[in-house]
Amino acid sequence: MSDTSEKLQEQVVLNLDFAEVAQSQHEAISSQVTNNIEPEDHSQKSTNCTTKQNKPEKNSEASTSIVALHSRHTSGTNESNDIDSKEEILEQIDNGISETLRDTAFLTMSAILNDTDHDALYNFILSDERSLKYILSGKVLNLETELTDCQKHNPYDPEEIDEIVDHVIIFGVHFYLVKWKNWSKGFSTWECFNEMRNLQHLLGDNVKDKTNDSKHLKEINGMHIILSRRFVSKMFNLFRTKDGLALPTISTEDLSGLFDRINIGSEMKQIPFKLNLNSYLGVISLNCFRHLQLQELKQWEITINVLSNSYNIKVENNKDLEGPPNTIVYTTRYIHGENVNISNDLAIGCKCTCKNCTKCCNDKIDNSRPCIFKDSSCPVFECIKNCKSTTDNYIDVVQLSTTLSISIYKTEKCGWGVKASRFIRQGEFIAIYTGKLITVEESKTRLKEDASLSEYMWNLDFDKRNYDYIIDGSKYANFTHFINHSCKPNLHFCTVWINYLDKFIPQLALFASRCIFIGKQLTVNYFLGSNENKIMKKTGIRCQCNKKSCKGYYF
Ligand SMILES: C[S@@+](CC[C@H](N)C(=O)[O-])C[C@H]1O[C@@H](n2cnc3c(N)ncnc32)[C@H](O)[C@@H]1O
Repeated sequence: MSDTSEKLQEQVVLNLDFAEVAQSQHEAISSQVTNNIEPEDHSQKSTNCTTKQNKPEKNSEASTSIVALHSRHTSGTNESNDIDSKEEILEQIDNGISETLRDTAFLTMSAILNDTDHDALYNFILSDERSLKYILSGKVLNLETELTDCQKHNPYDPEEIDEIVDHVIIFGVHFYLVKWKNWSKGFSTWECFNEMRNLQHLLGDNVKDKTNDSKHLKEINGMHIILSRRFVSKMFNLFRTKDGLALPTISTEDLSGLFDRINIGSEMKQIPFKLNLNSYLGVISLNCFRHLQLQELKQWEITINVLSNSYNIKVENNKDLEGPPNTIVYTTRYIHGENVNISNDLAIGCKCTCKNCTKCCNDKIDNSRPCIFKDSSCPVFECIKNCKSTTDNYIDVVQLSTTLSISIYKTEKCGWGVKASRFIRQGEFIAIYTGKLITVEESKTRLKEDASLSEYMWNLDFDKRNYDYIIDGSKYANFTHFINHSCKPNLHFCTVWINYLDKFIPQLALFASRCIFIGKQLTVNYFLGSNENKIMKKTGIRCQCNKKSCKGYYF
């Protein structure tokens, strides 16, 4: 997202924001689309104005990630002839677009399309002169959107803004990715400059300079598609099935038929056809984006499965168009940070070969507690390579490879989460929480820079008091990175010593604290301290675990 100008090169806008078209119209259109029936007149239903997708809503729809779709305009033959008129049209659009865009939250796709990736209909839009003209003429844009009083008087409180993380210009309109105080990065939202006008000191001088810089407009010459978050969300809700999504399909004949009709008859008569055309274009684009999204999700799924040995991990997003959460470096073991020196010596190992021994390796560490891995309060000592144990008394719950099937999926309100894809027994080992092994000092430095990292940091406190090291799972991590918080969790952590016999470096293993049925989300308690509700209410993050016993906030 950093090099905006490059991204906007060779792009024009196809604004498919028809959020103002009522849901009933989608339903009607969808059924017409799938059944190939002539569309009805829906003009009466299209008068609602675009609702402001305001600053969070932090708890719903997760993050409003804006990611740019780059696609090369492939019409070829008439591109050079069109340049002047396109620029004219773009100018016209730009005159009105800042008014329009400021009330719409946008979600655009992250993908660099090469020609072969387009589906036939998408290619049709790109190559068909009529569709292109229609799109370019900006008729899809609702330039007359009236702001409600509430929308007019809704300046952002600078105090709530933690950081402006990124900045893009779409048709001369500035969008800022805002990280909100006390909200993790996952809830950062894109906001329009108009809304942020009073906060120029936060936006920085270079951003102010760009605001009046009309040369950015000239860089737009291609196809840039923007789907409103609201539209995507509506479509996903409408067409979600038990196994995923079944978006409707549209044929080139449907589209041609509509193009044939949009300029026939009085202005009034043309309206319903234009509205339906908007919907069709939206659906076609959505199908194309969905196709790309599924490819990306699959690709990441394959990568992490290769790295995860015996785990069977699915990656699903049936909530929105976000691609895989591949910002982490997937690792199934600890990565050692700077100043963490670990001896690889495995000098000791238990000599005991008796059956049902409960001590074994326990004896070798200055600790006589028995090994009860179902109880979170007790540490587990597993046998190591040097142990003489036989298969009868070898303790290797965590080392034994598990055949767990889980899914990393987009949840309703908490971003990505993890759910069970098979029944999980109480006490079953789930996974090691992996990440970078850092010193306590290092963690303090990191937290000073970014307090939200605390959600990914776990102390290696084998007795809840003493610890020298922290596991930071924010960058290097396995699927446990995506496990969300619940006030009534179904997983608990357990410290397990395997090959590192340094008592300060146990493995943090997650076990099921009760039976977990297929489809249920796996959760832990991020905040183990109990009587700090008052502090949490002031500084904490609103909890969305939906449990009766929910404390309302965590951290
Ligand atoms: C360790 S991450 C978990 C993975 C995360 N959901 C994601 O999409 O990457 C913690 C973040 O998940 C979200 N989260 C986890 N549990 C939550 C809860 N109970 N209520 C609200 N948000 C939650 C918050 O955004 C939090 O900052």
